[in-house]
Amino acid sequence: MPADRRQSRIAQARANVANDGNIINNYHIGGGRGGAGGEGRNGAGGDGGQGTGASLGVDAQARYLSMSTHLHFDSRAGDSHANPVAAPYIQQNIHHHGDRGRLHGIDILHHATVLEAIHDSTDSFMEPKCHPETRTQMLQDLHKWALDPYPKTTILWLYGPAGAGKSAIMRTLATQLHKNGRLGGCFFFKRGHATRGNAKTLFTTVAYQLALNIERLRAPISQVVEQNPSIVARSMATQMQELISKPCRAHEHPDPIVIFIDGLDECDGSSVQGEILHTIQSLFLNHPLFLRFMVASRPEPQIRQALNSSSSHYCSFNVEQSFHDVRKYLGDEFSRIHRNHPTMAKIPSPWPEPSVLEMLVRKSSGYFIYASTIIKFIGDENYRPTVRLEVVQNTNGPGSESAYDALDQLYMTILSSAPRQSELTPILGAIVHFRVSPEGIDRLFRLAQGESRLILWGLHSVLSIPPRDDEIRSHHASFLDFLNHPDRSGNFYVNTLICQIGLARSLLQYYAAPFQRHRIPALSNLIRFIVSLPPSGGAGVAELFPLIGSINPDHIFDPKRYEHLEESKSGYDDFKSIVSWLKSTPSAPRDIIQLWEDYAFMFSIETRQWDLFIENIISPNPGILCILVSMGLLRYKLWELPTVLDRTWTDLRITLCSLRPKSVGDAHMLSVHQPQTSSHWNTRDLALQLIRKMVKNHMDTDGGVNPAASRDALRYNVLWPLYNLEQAYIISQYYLGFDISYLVRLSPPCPALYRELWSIPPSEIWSSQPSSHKLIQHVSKWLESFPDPAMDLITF
Ligand SMILES: Nc1ncnc2c1ncn2[C@@H]1O[C@H](COP(=O)(O)OP(=O)(O)OP(=O)(O)O)[C@@H](O)[C@H]1O
Repeated sequence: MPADRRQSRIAQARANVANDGNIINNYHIGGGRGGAGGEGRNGAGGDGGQGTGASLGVDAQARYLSMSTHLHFDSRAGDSHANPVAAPYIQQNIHHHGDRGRLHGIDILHHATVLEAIHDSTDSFMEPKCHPETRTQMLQDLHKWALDPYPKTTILWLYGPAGAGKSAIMRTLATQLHKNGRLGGCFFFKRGHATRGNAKTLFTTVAYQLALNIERLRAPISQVVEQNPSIVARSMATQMQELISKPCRAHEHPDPIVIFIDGLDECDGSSVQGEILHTIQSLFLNHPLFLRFMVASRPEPQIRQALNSSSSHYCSFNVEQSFHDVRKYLGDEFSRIHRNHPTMAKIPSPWPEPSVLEMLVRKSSGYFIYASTIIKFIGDENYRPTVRLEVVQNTNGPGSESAYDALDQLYMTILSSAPRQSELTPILGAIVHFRVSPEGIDRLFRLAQGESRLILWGLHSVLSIPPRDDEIRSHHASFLDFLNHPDRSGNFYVNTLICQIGLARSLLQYYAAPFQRHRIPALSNLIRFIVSLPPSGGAGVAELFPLIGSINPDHIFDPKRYEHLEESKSGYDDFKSIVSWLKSTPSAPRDIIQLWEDYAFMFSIETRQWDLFIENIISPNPGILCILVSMGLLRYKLWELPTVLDRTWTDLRITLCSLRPKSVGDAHMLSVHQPQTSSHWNTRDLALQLIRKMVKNHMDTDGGVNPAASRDALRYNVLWPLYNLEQAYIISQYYLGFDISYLVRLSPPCPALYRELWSIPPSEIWSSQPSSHKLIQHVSKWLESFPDPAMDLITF
């Protein structure tokens, strides 16, 4: 049953992140080993993650190791088949040297080695490797770096999102370099694994492999351990120094030798991860050495920080998406299934059809985890591949959740290990439904600045979280599918009605507040989101009505929303859709519906129906004419009118909507007649109003010294944030100058207006050249229209 499945998956994910050292991470295809204790290869094996000596004091451990060395020596041959790396060397020494004493060091080291962490350990056939002809360029580039005798940096960080294919690349490359004799050693971490999930034996495992792989290092490394067996339980820094640095410096190798550390983020403890990096970096400080370290991890911020905090340089390599490689992999794997599966004999080629293959490639987002998950599902011998392919194609259909078991386990484990889960789901909802930046999320949920980055700290492997105020994206489309599917994402499902209402409420509260130009979901997207809520959503939906009624019209008529024609069309659709959604919602209050119908009408004036309007007004009152002149003649945007005309939105709405036809967009319903002759007088009145405004701005700001006192300046500053307040003030006065000049020119001769013009301070006239030029030009022309023009004055 889906509910059961969900619960068990959640429980499993929880168990995976439980901090008890016994956790399992089995999303890797083929399942993981690990689990409680018993897998441990080293001396203290089976103790649930306590590698050699972790629980013993150093001296006690040294004694223990020394004892176990003797005990184990005689059983070496029996043990060697489980240790393919060590066996040849040990047997060779037994037969040819017959000198048991010389084996002590390496034998002790062997006990402090996690053989499972090596690239070709016995169970590594289950671990990911690159499919033939995939990642070819990347492998070539990495190969080149690894073997470059004079690389710019000796540490390479290979990073990429969860399931990108880092481990596959590391294992494939390690195998190649091993063949060339250039592999120093490897450690493949595995989250939650008893011995591979921590760093207790990291450097002893590496030193052990160095001793086996590089002949000239065998004796020196062995001697170090022999002389000081407690070294296997010493700090990372000491082990690095004694087991790796000193022997390597004393016995230089002519060719570069590479050490691979994969899945650093899977090593228990972020401070330990940092310590590993610092230990590696310290190896190279001021000393060139033939060793190279290739470290792979998810792009976790703490790892990036640790790398950047040292003066030692590193280069980084991003495991990017590759649609081409995924296509190749899927194509080959489908052919294999088609060829080998007993039920496929009669299915014509190509199977699946190219369009289906392409769809799957697209859904993979160019990463392998999705591709390998569905191949495992479709290729299952117990089912018909054709049926299973249909299940995969129909993402929301029955049984589809089981298609993504491995993928879902991966996502569950990542989400379940995030520290502040109750705060996570609403944020994930915002990411799924809107294009939001971390800063937008802070504003939206009223979090302290930077808080959402902290909440999302553990999700860098599934989300691309940009360093600046930019949009958060999912690395895989499949992660968004997962969050949108209740049976897959369980508690993290983002589309419960409660989550949706909560998200809508936060957004509406943001839009009810004073206008700010910030990167947060666009109002159109919010409207689309709201109208997608079920009208029968009961009390939850009803709770939104007052908020829908209090959206600040500054946002609604923000000109950025409809800069382009298509936007204005879709803006108009927004109004229509919200009005019809409100009407279809049984409990929607009448006045909210009316309000949005009014907004729709105002928007139609703003964007489409202006010309029709001015010709047809029968008996406009001065209020209406003032608005119409401002919008039509002076080209003010509706958005600017509250400031320009000193009117409230409610006032503007009531005035404008007194002309509203019975149904929006129906021109024939307008109350119409020819324009009145008094419009000249209105241009004069408006000119007077604007002159006073200009003068008032001047006085309020102490002659421009204090631009923050000008409402116009503040507004322009919001509209064009590139300008500072002082510039915004100058611009606002500049535009006023332009408008006044046109209005004066259109006005009949009028002594009052003439006198008012003299009240404009000369500094305002001269501060903006082009508009002052226009003003002077138009005023002198206007003076000529006086019945008895004073030529002296005009000349002046
Ligand atoms: N080049 C490839 N060819 C075929 N399969 C691949 C390739 N790369 C990755 N895969 C498959 O994709 C899955 C994820 O790969 P892998 O474990 O290497 O990713 P990762 O980046 O190391 O993931 P994580 O960050 O979770 O450790 C595995 O099942 C692996 O077999």
